[in-house]
Amino acid sequence: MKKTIAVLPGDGIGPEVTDAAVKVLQSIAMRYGHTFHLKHAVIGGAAVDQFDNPLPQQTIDVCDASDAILLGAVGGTKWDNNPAHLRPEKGLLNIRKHFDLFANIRPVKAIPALLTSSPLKEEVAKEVDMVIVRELTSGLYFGEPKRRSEKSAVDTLVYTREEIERIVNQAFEIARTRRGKVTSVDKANVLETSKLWREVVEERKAAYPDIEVEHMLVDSAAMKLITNPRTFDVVVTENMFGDILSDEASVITGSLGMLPSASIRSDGFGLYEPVHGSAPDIAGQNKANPSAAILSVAMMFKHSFGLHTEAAAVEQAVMSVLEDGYCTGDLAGSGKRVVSTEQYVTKVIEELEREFVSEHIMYSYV
Ligand SMILES: NC(=O)c1ccc[n+]([C@@H]2O[C@H](COP(=O)([O-])OP(=O)(O)OC[C@H]3O[C@@H](n4cnc5c(N)ncnc54)[C@H](O)[C@@H]3O)[C@@H](O)[C@H]2O)c1
Ligand SMILES: CC(C)[C@H](C(=O)O)[C@@H](O)C(=O)O
Ligand SMILES: [Mg+2]
Repeated sequence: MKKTIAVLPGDGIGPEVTDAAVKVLQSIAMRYGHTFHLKHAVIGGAAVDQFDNPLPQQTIDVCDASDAILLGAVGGTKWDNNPAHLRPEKGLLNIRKHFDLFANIRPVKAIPALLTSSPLKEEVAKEVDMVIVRELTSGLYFGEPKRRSEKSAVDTLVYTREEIERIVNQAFEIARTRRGKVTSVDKANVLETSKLWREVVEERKAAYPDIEVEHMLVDSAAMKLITNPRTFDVVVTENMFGDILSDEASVITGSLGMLPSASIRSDGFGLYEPVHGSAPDIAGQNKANPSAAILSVAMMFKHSFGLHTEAAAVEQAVMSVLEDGYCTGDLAGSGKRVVSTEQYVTKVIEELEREFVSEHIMYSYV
C-alpha cells in the first residue's frame, strides 16, 4: 500500500512522541512492504514562530495532499500571553474545523500490565473498555459571539440539530461494533443545548433498536467514570465535556500518556494524535511516554487505511513492552523498569521486528 501522511510534530513533547510514532511507521512499512511517504509541516507555537500563524497555508496544503495526518501536540508557556489568533491551540482548533473532523474517538482501555500504576483500585480499573466519542468542531470552542472586554467575557455554546445528529449516529455505529451500549452525557437539567442533544439522541435511537441508550448528567458521569468505569461502553458527548472527561478517564489506564485519538470526517479522512498536550514540564528531557502517539498510528492504520493486522501488531508490541515491565517515568512504580522515550521506542521496534501477529489478536483498540 502507498500512502502519504502529513506529520505535524508541534511543540513541547510533540516532536519527541511524533519521532517515536514515525519510527513505528517506518518499521511497519519495512515489515509489511508498504510505502509511507511522510511530509513534515509546522503547526502551533512552532508555526507562530516561523510564519506568525498557528496553522499556515503551507501546512493546510501538505495535509490536503495527504491521506492522513499525524499530529504531536501544541502549546507552551512561551505563547501563553499571545492574542487568541496567535495561540498554538488556535492552530489545532483551526485544523479540526478546516477539515471538518467532527468525530473525536478516544478509546480508554485498562491495560493489564499497568493496573498497579493507576491510582484507582485494581478491582475498579480492571477490564475497563470504553470509547469516548467527543464532538470536535462545534460547541463552546467555536460558538459566536466570542469576545472579551475589560469588564466581561463571552463564549457561546451553540449546537445545531445536524451537528448533534452526525456525532450521535457515529456513536451508535461504533456501539454496534462493540457491546451495544451508548451513554449520552449532557447537562440537560440546565443547558438548552443539552436539552436539544437529549432530544436528538432519543430520535436517533429509533434507528438503532439494538443499542441500549442511557442519558447521564456530566457531573454524575465524572463521578461514575472513576467509581464504576466498567459501566461505560460508548460515551457520546459535546466538545468541552468530552475534553474534560477524557483526561479524567486516562487515570484508569495509569497515565495520560497512554491515550490515543482519532479525529475523523464523514469520508474517513482523519487526524491522529495523542489526547495529551505538549507537557512543557518534561519537554526536551527524553522522558515523555510515546505510547499515545504510537497507538494513534494504530488507529490511523485501522480507521484511514484498513490495515487491521498492522494495527494489531503495533498495539501488541506496546503491550508486550509494558508486560516486560518497561515504562517511561509517568508510569514508574514497584516492579517497573523506567526507561527514556528513545529506549522505550527501541523496545517497541524490537517487538515489532520479532513478532508475527496471528489471527489471534490479543489486544485491540477501536
Ligand atoms: N492536543 C494538544 O495539542 C493539547 C492537548 C492538551 C493540552 N495542550 C496544551 O499543552 C500545554 C500543556 O498543557 P497541560 O500541562 O495542561 O496538559 P498536558 O497534557 O500537556 O500535561 C498534563 C500532565 O501530564 C503529563 N503528561 C502529558 N503527556 C505525557 C506523556 N506523553 N508522557 C508523560 N507525561 C505526560 C505532563 O507532564 C503534565 O504533568 C498547554 O499549552 C495546552 O494548551 C495541547
Ligand atoms: C489544546 C486544546 C485546544 C485541546 C482541546 O481542548 O480540544 C486539547 O485539550 C485536546 O484534548 O485535544
Ligand atoms: Mg484535552
